[in-house]
Amino acid sequence: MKSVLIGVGQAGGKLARELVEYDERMGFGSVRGAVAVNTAKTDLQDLPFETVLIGQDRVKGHGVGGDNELGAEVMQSDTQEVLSALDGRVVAGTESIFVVAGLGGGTGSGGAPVLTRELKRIYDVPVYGLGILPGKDEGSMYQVNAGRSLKTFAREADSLLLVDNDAFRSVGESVTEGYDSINHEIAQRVGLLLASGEAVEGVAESVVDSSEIINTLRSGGIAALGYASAEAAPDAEENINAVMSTTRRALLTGSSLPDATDADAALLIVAGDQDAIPRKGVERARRWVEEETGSLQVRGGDFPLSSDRIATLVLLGGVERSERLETFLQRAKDAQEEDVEGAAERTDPAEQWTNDELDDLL
Ligand SMILES: Nc1nc2c(ncn2[C@@H]2O[C@H](COP(=O)(O)OP(=O)(O)OP(=O)(O)O)[C@@H](O)[C@H]2O)c(=O)[nH]1
Repeated sequence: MKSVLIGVGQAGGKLARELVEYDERMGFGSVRGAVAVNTAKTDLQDLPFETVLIGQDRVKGHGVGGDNELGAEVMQSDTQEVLSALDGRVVAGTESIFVVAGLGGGTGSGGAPVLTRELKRIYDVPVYGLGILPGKDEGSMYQVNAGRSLKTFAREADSLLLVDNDAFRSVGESVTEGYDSINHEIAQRVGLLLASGEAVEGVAESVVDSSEIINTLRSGGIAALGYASAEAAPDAEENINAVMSTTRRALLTGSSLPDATDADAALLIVAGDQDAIPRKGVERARRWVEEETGSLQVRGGDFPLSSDRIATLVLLGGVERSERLETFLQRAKDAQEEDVEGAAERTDPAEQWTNDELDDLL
C-alpha cells in the first residue's frame, strides 16, 4: 500500500524516520514520502526528510511543553504550511496517508487529530492514524493528554492504529531506554503490512492486496497489529504448525495493543517463501483468528518474500471494546483526578469515549 507519512511531534518524527529507513533497507518502496511537523526546532534537526516548524509566533521553536490544547491551536493556525509541504508528495498512485504521533505529549497529541481532519477534507485516500499510548510508568500529564487525544484522533482518522509503549518492553528496561527497540518493532510491523499490499514478489491469487487492508480497517475506530516469526522448513506441509504458532503469538503476545482480541474485522498475512507457505495452515489459522476475535470478517492471504522464516501479521480493526483500552482509559481518568488543578477544567476521558455529548479535544 503506497503511503505517505506525516510525523507530528517528537515521537511522530522519530517513528516516521524509522519507518522510512526500514522500508528502504528492505527495498519495499511502499513509503512514498515523509514529512515531519513540530513546534520544537531541535527535534526536527536530524530528520532526513522535509520538515515544517509550526507555531513559531506562539512558542518560538521551543515546543508546547505538553500542552495539547496549544498543540491543537498551532496546528490549526499553520495547517496551510503543512499542506504545502505535502504538495507533490500525495500523488495519483498514493493509496493512504498515515499521521504518526505520540499521544502523551503536546504537539503530536493535539496536532495530529487537527491535521487528520484537514487531510480528510482534501484527499480521497484513507487517512490513518498511528498513535503511541504512554506506558503506565509515564507521568499523569501523559496519561491525561493521551486520554483526551485518543477519542478525537480515532474519530477524525479512518482508523487509528494504536501502539502501547508497554507492549514491547523488555524486563528492567525503562520506556525511555526502550524507545529505539519499540520504534524498531513498530516499523517492522507497519512496514511489512504496507509492503504486503504491494505483492513485491509473486503473483498468486492468494496474495494480499491493499484493498484487503483498507477493508479490514473500514469500520474505523481503533486498530492493532500483531507480529511473530519462526524458522521455516522448505516444504509447506511441514510449516502448518509454524503458521499456527506464529498466528497465536502474533495475536496474543506480539500485538501493538496486547489483550485487544475482540475485533470487528481481521486480516491474517503469512509472509515467507511462496513454496513454504502451507495453504492448509493459513486456512486453519484464519479460522482460529475468527474464533479468537469473534469476527466473521477475517481475511487471509500470503505475502511472498525470499526468507528462510515464516512470519505472521495479524491486523485487527475495531478493537475499541478491548480490556486493554479500558484499562488505559481508567488510568487516564485516575491521573486526571490526581491532577487537582486540571480536574476542574477537563472532562473525564473514559466518559468521553462513550458519551458523544461531552466535548473532547477539538
Ligand atoms: N515509542 C516511542 N514513544 C515515544 C518516543 N518519544 C516519545 N515518545 C512518547 O511520546 C509521548 C510524548 O510525546 P512527544 O512526541 O515527545 O511530544 P511532542 O508531541 O513533541 O509534544 P511537546 O514535546 O509537548 O511539544 C510520551 O508518551 C513518550 O513516551 C519514541 O521515540 N518512541
